[in-house]
Amino acid sequence: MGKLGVIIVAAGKGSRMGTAESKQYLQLGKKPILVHTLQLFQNIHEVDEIILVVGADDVARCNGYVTSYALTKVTCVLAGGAERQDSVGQGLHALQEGTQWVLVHDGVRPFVKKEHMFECLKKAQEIGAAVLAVPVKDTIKVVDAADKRIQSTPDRRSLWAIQTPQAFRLSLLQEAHEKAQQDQFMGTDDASLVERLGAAVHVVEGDYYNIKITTPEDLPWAEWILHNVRGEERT
Ligand SMILES: Nc1ccn([C@@H]2O[C@H](COP(=O)(O)OP(=O)(O)OP(=O)(O)O)[C@@H](O)[C@H]2O)c(=O)n1
Ligand SMILES: C[C@](O)(CO)[C@H](O)COP(=O)(O)O
Repeated sequence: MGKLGVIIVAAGKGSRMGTAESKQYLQLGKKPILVHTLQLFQNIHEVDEIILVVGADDVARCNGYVTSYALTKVTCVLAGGAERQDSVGQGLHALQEGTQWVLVHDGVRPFVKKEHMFECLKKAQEIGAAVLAVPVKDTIKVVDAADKRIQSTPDRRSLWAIQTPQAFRLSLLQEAHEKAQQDQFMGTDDASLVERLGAAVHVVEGDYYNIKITTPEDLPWAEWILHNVRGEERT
């Protein structure tokens, strides 16, 4: 199958969370959010290495996590860039030779299920690229940013909320990042860069517990998921 690398991006500032400490370092149960995420991938046999991308000022702290939590698959902790896409780009350069498949995952999504991750990887191995996603539950409107007038109501049956992991043949994701850089295109996820190449990307249905911890109201919800779905003890 070729080697499987994982890039965990955690170099964001968490401005929407509004805490002094970046959200990936906030405590969830007994451990920082980022450690929960890293342990998920550490414990997957098929993962050959994990590249951890963090803020320049947090490299030492994260090397500390690698030691204290015995995260032996983390081969590299490096500084990310200004945007998420830049951070993924840094991670791509650090993957070891012989890596054929890559999973890109947000450091602040600590609840992805192993079986969903595997389904996503399997689909990528069939067609080149796949992402976890869930059907949207709300009615979504396209709204004019200036006057707030509704412009259209897309058919909900075709709308999916996109998550991570996003799984790719490494050469495809590298090509997509190179092209985006040439065109100065900035996307909010990696799939959008691959879509620009005209390559197929499929969604794989995951679950609604795979939240991205983004704003303050996500924190109690994350604690609830941890204790009621993932079954970890409260500190
Ligand atoms: N320059 C950046 C920006 C984001 N991320 C990471 O990408 C993931 C998803 O991003 P998001 O939730 O938007 O995180 P932040 O950018 O930290 O949040 P905000 O937009 O509220 O500032 C997070 O794990 C975040 O750390 C990153 O590695 N490098
Ligand atoms: C990649 C992502 O998690 C998919 O939902 C998301 O796009 C990341 O980012 P954002 O920074 O909150 O847009």
